[in-house]
Amino acid sequence: MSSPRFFTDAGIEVPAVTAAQMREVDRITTEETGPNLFQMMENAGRNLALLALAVLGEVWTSARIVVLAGSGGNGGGGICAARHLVNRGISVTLCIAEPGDLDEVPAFQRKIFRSTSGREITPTSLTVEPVDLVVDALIGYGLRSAPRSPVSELIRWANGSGAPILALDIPSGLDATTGGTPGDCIQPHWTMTLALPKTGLLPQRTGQLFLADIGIPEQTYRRMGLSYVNPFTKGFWVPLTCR
Ligand SMILES: NC(=O)C1=CN([C@@H]2O[C@H](COP(=O)(O)OP(=O)(O)OC[C@H]3O[C@@H](n4cnc5c(N)ncnc54)[C@H](O)[C@@H]3O)[C@@H](O)[C@H]2O)[C@H](O)CC1
Ligand SMILES: [K+]
Repeated sequence: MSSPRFFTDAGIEVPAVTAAQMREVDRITTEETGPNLFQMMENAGRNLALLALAVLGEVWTSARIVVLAGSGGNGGGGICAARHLVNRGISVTLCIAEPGDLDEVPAFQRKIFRSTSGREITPTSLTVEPVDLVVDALIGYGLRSAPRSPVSELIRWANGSGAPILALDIPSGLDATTGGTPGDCIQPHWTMTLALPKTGLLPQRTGQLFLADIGIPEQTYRRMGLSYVNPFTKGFWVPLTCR
């Protein structure tokens, strides 16, 4: 099957990349051009918080949001978004799947979150949590196989919660390169993918798809040999349609 192609409302085609290519983009930015991982994760989290507010609409002030976070870069973006939402007086409950395994940058995001009034709960006490919006920041393009416990249980909880799901970068459980689902997979209403769309973001898997800017300079994409035309206008994300 040919790879999906992604376009903005203005008709600009944004090149789709595999997980390996995205990892190379990450390497070039963090090792050569910048921004660093802290900066990109903060940009990802702020965009995610803003999009959560946008999809909630006028009920945002009374919304109860549950953020599900993994231990990697995806989780870090979710923890960052949780802080920005708490800083707007919203009821946010953060649930980190495996808090003891947090990588360095997500752990820093958690450190900052702990200085807010936001709540953090363990996966076991999630069952009775009232929720109006679930933010899925469990796994991004780093999926290695069928999601295992406790992440698999959190995916099932989210899908069964009755609340709409906003997925960060890749719906957790979806293979970012092939679009395959080796096991449990988040069923989002919306997906906000970061920097470039991935070849596995099939429309039947993503819900409404948005592309968020995390501050990567054009030079990085040129070094990848990608034909990149700036897709962003005055905002920091754009809707993408798949053809
Ligand atoms: N330039 C960018 O695109 C940026 C993207 N960001 C975000 O970072 C992730 C990629 O981060 P990484 O740490 O490489 O991987 P993930 O967070 O996607 O996943 C790793 C995480 O998931 C766990 N895991 C993997 N497979 C399984 C499984 N089968 N079952 C359970 N758990 C699994 C693994 O243990 C790790 O904990 C990208 O998607 C973006 O969201 C950066 O924030 C900024 C730059
Ligand atoms: K995710």
